[in-house]
Amino acid sequence: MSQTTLTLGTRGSPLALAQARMTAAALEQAHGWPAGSVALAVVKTSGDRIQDRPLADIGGKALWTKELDLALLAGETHASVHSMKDVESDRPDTLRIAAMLPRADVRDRLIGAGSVADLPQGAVVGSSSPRRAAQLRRLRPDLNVVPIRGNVDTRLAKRETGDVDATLLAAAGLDRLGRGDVGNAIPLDQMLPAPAQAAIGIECRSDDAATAALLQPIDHSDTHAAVLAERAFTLALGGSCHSPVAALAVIDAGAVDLRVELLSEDGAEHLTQRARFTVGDLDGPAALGRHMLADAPPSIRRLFEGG
Ligand SMILES: NCc1[nH]cc(CCC(=O)O)c1CC(=O)O
Repeated sequence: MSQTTLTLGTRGSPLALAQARMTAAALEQAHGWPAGSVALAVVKTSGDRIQDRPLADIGGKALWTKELDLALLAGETHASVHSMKDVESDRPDTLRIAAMLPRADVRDRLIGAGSVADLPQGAVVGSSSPRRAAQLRRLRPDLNVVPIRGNVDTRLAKRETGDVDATLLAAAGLDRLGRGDVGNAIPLDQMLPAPAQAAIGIECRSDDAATAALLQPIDHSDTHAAVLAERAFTLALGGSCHSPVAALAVIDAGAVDLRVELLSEDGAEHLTQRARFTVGDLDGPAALGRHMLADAPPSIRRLFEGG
């Protein structure tokens, strides 16, 4: 047995484990450590335990991180591996995202039809994401979007057994699970992703400079800068996971190209903006968020209040 150099906390879902293994392999490779030097500690989160209610109703994104944070702060792990999409924008000062892996395919995939336009009239689409539901309703007001929970395999099974006609999943998750064959990518001009979709973040204690230094070599700076811009925009909105918001930043010619969308629940109202910012400027994206919200119709603004 090789000696453990670092212990990474992870959730136990197949996707979380795949992402934690990718992170471990990236660290071993970057440092020339023997395979197995980076250990995984599986931590069960409230989000994993509670499967019968929509996440937005029972406490939101903190349910995916709380137990991982406690293990990290207690010194049981050196770092936690997260899907950045599931990490609230407002993190405790005691923790910091020290690295992000290169971002994967940011798009959503539709499973059950070749395209959104191809879905039959009145089709039942399973999604508990307020963003995906609102975006679908905007494109196709006839669709019946119903809640669906569970991990990727559970959701695919619910479609196969006919509980729903179609469902949506992030391309990144499907690809990382070796299910790149499943579904059809929805073009970005039809469906902009959730803020931080397809990005994996590795978080350590703010006071643990030694671990931060070990994580630094696997940090992908373009992904990190893009996701920070998306999160600055989202944080300024003050929303929650009830809030239909999409954001995608791309580093282009040395600048951040940020596209964003806010929607009403029924998709009847939607606001989009596209703006360029200097890399590392988080005040610009935040100001964009505040201004959009100030000008938004009440059907959108109320979804971001008290989040
Ligand atoms: N909310 C669950 C979740 N968190 C991250 C991913 C996919 C991978 C990613 O976006 O990084 C998924 C599943 C999905 O939305 O299809």
